[in-house]
Formats: sequence, structure tokens, C-alpha cells
Amino acid sequence: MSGGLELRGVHVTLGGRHVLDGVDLDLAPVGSVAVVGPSGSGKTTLLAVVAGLLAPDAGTVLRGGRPVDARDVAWVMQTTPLLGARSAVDNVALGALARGCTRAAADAVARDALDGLGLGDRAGTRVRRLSGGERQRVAVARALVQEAPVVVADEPTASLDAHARDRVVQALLAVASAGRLVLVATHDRVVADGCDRVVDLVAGRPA
Ligand SMILES: Nc1ncnc2c1ncn2[C@@H]1O[C@H](COP(=O)(O)OP(=O)(O)OP(=O)(O)O)[C@@H](O)[C@H]1O
Repeated sequence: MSGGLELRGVHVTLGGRHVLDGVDLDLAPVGSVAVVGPSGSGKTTLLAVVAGLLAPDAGTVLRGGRPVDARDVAWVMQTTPLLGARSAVDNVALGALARGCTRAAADAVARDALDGLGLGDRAGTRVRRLSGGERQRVAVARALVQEAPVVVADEPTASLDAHARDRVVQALLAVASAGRLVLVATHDRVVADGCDRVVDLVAGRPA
């Protein structure tokens, strides 16, 4: 599929268990895809493989017919590291600096992204002083400002109240509408219902 992601025979074994058991999946280049499934079904592992954070034991992930380039994937995982001693806006700006923005431009897009996620008033606060849900949104914002063609988000709404959750969903869907592929693992029905497509993972394979 031109520009899309193709997973072919992806196997991952962790601790002697087949966590991903030969995943074959075609994803369109643009749109939002929710990965759902029971706890332990391999959602995080699948996203880690797509993001290039985990090499599969077998199989390939192609984008536009070539092995996916990790630089084309912005990710926010549950353990995304943030710089606790730096402000929220500094942390988010790193995502824009990484794609070559000037400092001023990076700060501007970072502030916009934080605003969009309801954190405009926390932009100058050091991350270590933020709540878990606020940190989670800082991590989402940093992934979004990278403007990578693929965005991978693992449970991006897990610690959020309904209002903050809606902001995150809107931001992710806006990115998909703007022409990127958003792949989100979630237990949240509201998130899955908002996506263009739902992939149900059962025992390490799409159902
Ligand atoms: N480093 C590891 N070593 C051994 N087993 C692991 C490791 N990481 C994950 N697993 C196992 O792989 C399985 C799939 O984990 P994964 O985190 O991908 O599932 P998940 O669908 O994202 O679950 P959840 O919805 O609870 O986040 C689980 O049984 C987990 O215990």
C-alpha cells in the first residue's frame, strides 16, 4: 500500500511467550486507527514495534514498501521520559527542535500544542511539578509537534478526566485529518469510537 504501513508476519516473544503471533496488518497512510483488546493482548508491544522501539523476532514493518524509518514515527508511550527540571513548553519544544525549527518557532508551536490540550496555563511550569495527567498531555504534545507522518500513542488518555480526554482525542483526530496516520492503543471506548478504524487484538493477533 503506497505510503501506508504494512506489518508482515510480525512475531515477538517476551519471557518465553508469543506476545505477537504473526501479525499481518495493512494500515492506510492517513487516518486514525485504534488498537483495542484485553490487557496483555499485545497492544503496547505492537506499538513499540511500529515505533522502532522493539525489534520483532520475525517479520517486518514497511512504510510505502520500505522498512519503516524510525524518524518517520513520533511516539508517546506510557513510560515516555520527560525532563522533570525543565518547563512543559521546553519539553514540548524539543519535538519541534528535532525537526529543525528555530527556538522561537519551536516555542510557539509548543505553546499552541499545550493550549490545544488545555495546558496553556501550565506551559512555564517545571514538569516535575505537574500531575500525572498533565505530564501525559505534555508527552502527547511533544509527539504531535514533531509532525511525523506516523504518530503512535499508547493509552494517551489513561490518567485523564473526561474533559482532558476529549482534548487529547480532538488533537489526535486533528492530526489524522491533516493527513497523518495516528495509531492509538486504548481501553477507552470513547477514543476507539472516535477513530476511523478499530483493530481488535486478541492473543497477539488482529481478530
Ligand atoms: N519485557 C517483558 N518481558 C516479559 N513479558 C513481557 C514483557 N513486556 C511485556 N510482556 C508481556 O507481554 C504481554 C503483552 O504485553 P503488552 O504490554 O503488549 O499488552 P497490552 O495489550 O498493551 O496490555 P495492557 O492493555 O494491559 O497495557 C503481557 O502478557 C506482558 O506480561
